Amino acid sequence: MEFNLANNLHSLRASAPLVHNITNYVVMNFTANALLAIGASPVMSHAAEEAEDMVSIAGALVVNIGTLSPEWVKGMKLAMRKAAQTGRPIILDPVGAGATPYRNAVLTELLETAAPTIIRGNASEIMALAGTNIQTKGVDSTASSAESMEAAKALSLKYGSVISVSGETDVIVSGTQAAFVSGGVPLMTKITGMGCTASALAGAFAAVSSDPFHAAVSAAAAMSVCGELAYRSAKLPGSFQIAFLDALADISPAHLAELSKVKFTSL
Ligand SMILES: Nc1ncnc2c1ncn2[C@@H]1O[C@H](COP(=O)(O)OP(=O)(O)O)[C@@H](O)[C@H]1O
Ligand SMILES: Cc1ncsc1CCOP(=O)(O)O
Ligand SMILES: [Mg+2]
Repeated sequence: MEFNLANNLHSLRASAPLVHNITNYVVMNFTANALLAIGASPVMSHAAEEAEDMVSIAGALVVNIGTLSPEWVKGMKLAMRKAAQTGRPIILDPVGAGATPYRNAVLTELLETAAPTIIRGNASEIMALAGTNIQTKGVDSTASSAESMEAAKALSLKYGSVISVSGETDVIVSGTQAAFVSGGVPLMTKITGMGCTASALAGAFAAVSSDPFHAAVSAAAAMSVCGELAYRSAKLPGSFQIAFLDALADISPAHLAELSKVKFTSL
């Protein structure tokens, strides 16, 4: 199937999929607003008691381990198992992978529970997940996406997942195919939750697409283009956040496709 970014955004807006997010306290509000702005319908819910019911009415599940605790992990596992059983895409954001042994142990448990459709993280998180000996600086990357290529490929083959690594250039790997998405602005690293937003948008695109590789590329391209558009009017972090949400809401499918910088290759 040919990659068609304009169609992918059009489909997202036409069906406004419900995206079930089990995500961290830091970014809940921003990512819910980003999902609404692009045209999806967010719900943030982490209680184990309703995890299976909630995922059963959603188009995709986004699991983000940013502010973990054992009670939340129970909900994550129940939701992931149910999503896998019912054929719903699962997006895993391994926030802070490689920062502490607890995070690494929880990620191992989650990956044993169900293979994610898409894993979206920064370069150190993806390298840590693949077993590279790397220390993530809390939630921030200490490596570039280019350095994570081998790790991304290994992870993709191991779990059958699409691996989306963010950075100056986003690298998306699915088996032996890869895409490079350039653009965006460095200011995006100075706002908390930009990576989490990339993962949430991957959930929205995956909910309306039969091709998770194209969904991950679409999300990365939407992030980069809207980051650039926001920077035209907002050069400081506070106003940039708002301008970014406005860009997500304002961009037309055709304009997104026109401004995106995506290159496909085989590995
Ligand atoms: N140096 C950069 N230049 C342009 N865009 C960037 C840069 N670094 C990150 N981005 C963009 O910012 C978003 C968040 O990426 P990143 O900071 O790697 O994630 P995280 O917040 O999970 O660490 C992505 O859309 C990515 O493309
Ligand atoms: C700062 C912080 N601490 C725990 S989760 C979180 C948010 C991380 O968001 P992102 O990975 O999108 O920068
Ligand atoms: Mg992150």
